[in-house]
Amino acid sequence: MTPGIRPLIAGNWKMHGLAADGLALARAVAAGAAGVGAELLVCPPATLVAAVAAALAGTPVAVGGQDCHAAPKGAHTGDIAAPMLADAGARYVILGHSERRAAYRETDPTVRAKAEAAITAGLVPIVCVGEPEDDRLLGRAEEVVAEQIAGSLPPGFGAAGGVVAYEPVWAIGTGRTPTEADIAAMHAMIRARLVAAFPQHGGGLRILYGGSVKPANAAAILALPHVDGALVGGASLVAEDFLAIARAAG
Ligand SMILES: O=C(CO)COP(=O)(O)O
Repeated sequence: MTPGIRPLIAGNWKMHGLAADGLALARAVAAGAAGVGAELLVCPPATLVAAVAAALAGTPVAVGGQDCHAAPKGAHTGDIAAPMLADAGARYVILGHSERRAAYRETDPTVRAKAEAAITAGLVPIVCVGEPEDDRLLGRAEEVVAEQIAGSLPPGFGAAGGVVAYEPVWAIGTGRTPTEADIAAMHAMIRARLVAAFPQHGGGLRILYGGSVKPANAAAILALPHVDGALVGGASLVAEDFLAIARAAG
C-alpha cells in the first residue's frame, strides 16, 4: 500500500461471461461490497459492459472495458471506441494487457495512443506492463518494464489519475508469482518513474499487481509498499474469491 492512496481491486473477466452469469457475478460482487474499503471495479467483456453498468448503478462497484481503439470513431470493423465504452457506463479501461500485446502485437506506441483516447473520452486508463519470463531470468525485468512505462503512458496520464498494472507475463494464469521482494522492487521502480514523469501526480497514482492473485496470497502482496491494489483474472470470476481479495486490501 501507499499511505493516502485508496486501493483499487479490479476484476478482468477476460473472454468469460454470457449475460446470465455475468449479471449474476456483478450482482454478487455488489451484494458483498458493503464495508469493503477498497474501490471495486469489474471489467466484463464488451458485450456486457452496458448491462453490467446498468445493474451496478447506485452500487459502489465501477465498470470498465478491456480494450479500446485509439480513434474516437471510424471504419474499424470489430473495434470499440473509448467514447462508446464511456457511453455504455464504463469509467475505466484496461489497455496493453500482455494477452493483447502478444495476440495483436500491440506495441508501446499503440497502447499510449489508446490511453490518450481513453483520457479524452473521460475514462481512466489502466495500462498493463510486465516482463516475459526470459527477461526475468536474464535479470532484465526492471529494464523491460521501465521501457514499457516510458513508451506506454501519454502526457495526460498523471492528471487523469491513470493506473499502472504490473503483471509479469509468466505469472498470469499460472499460479506462480514473483517473490515479495521482487514485487516490491518492481513497484518501487515504477513509482520512481511515475514521479519523474508526472511530478505533480506521480506519487498518488495507483500501481496494481496482477498475476495469480488469489485469496490466499492477496494480503501478503497487498501489504507490500507501492502495491495499491490488484488486477485479478481467474479469481475475479468467483464473487466470494474476488471479495476476499478486496477485503485483504483493508
Ligand atoms: O491477467 C490477469 C489480470 O489482467 C491476471 O490473471 P490471473 O489472475 O488469472 O493470473
